[in-house]
Amino acid sequence: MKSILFTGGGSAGHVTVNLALIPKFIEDGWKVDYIGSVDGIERRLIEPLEGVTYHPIATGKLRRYFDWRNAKDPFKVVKGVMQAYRLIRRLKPNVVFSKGGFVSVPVVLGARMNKTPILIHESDLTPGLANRIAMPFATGICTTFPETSQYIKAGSTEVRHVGAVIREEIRQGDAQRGRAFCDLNASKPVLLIMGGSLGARAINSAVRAALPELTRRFYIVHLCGKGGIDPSIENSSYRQYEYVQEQLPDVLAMTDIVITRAGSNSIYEFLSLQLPMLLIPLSKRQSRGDQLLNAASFKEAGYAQVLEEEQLSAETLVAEVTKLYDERHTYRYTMRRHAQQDALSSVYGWIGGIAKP
Ligand SMILES: CC(=O)N[C@H]1[C@@H](OP(=O)(O)OP(=O)(O)OC[C@H]2O[C@@H](n3ccc(=O)[nH]c3=O)[C@H](O)[C@@H]2O)O[C@H](CO)[C@@H](O)[C@@H]1O
Repeated sequence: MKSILFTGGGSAGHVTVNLALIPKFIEDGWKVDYIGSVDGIERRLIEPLEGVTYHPIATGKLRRYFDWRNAKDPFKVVKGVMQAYRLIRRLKPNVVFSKGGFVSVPVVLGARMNKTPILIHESDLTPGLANRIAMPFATGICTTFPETSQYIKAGSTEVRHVGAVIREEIRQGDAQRGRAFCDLNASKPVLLIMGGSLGARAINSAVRAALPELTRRFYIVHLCGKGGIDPSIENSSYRQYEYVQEQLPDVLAMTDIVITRAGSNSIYEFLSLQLPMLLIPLSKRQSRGDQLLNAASFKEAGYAQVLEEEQLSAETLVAEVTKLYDERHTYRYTMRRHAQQDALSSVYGWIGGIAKP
């Protein structure tokens, strides 16, 4: 029996592609293991899956800012590498698939020490820190955006632009089920707000300040992230959830337009469903600036409007949403012409191709 080891975590964005691939490997009779962190979102999303064994290891976060924990973390990373090395030596996977996030670095190093072939996947336009560290040890690198290869240092590792790997169920939603889940009837268009898997405080407060205006025209479904719910709001056209998992495809099926961060997986999911989007990317102050580039690429292609967080207020939000809704047909037309690559099959095939016999 062939066996594959997945890794990746820290945010849902680093797990989504794995969630899309895992069922295919299980279906084809592979043994599937996953190395993630002790308390990251990946544990919550992966551990309950049937057919996957989850192995938690120690992780040190690679922070770009000063924090006393930075002094302790190198020791955790070394511990994580030793744990990953031993696990891989015992599990003997034929191949490792790494989605990035800080938990993936020790796994890639441990796999390299065990001479296990490694395929890396990058969702964002520019590679994240964990993937940049891991790339020299990989057999191949899959990219989502066509522009990404120019940000990867030439070396012996093969880079392929495979496109966005999208979970099959994303396109299998049902609008009626979505409306029943949210308890909304069909009398107004639906505006979905998704502040990234970790929520977005700035977006949440701007939306709430604009609520009276926005709900005059729309039903609002607000995915506000952990701890983001405001129980004091009473508005019959407003529904709030921290995070929606199995019902997300149904919610997407009833959605007309979206306000979102510019996380790569989310925006490609919306593109695949031709949902016009207003992107409010994380700024350079809050991140390495990858979402600004993701957003600029989508704006350039005509798939999205962009509102920078510095300009975000209740007034600008209402103005941008109104414009987006009025121009929705143009956006949909442009998005329909986006050629969808079958990234899921390409990645699946490539993994099979590099797996040790
Ligand atoms: C703060 C941060 O570090 N953000 C990064 C993180 O974002 P984040 O984790 O938000 O990642 P993405 O937007 O790429 O993906 C979020 C995933 O979670 C799913 N989802 C979200 C909300 C919900 O209620 N239910 C649900 O299922 C979405 O459908 C999507 O598949 O990874 C992305 C991909 O590397 C990066 O582009 C982002 O910059």
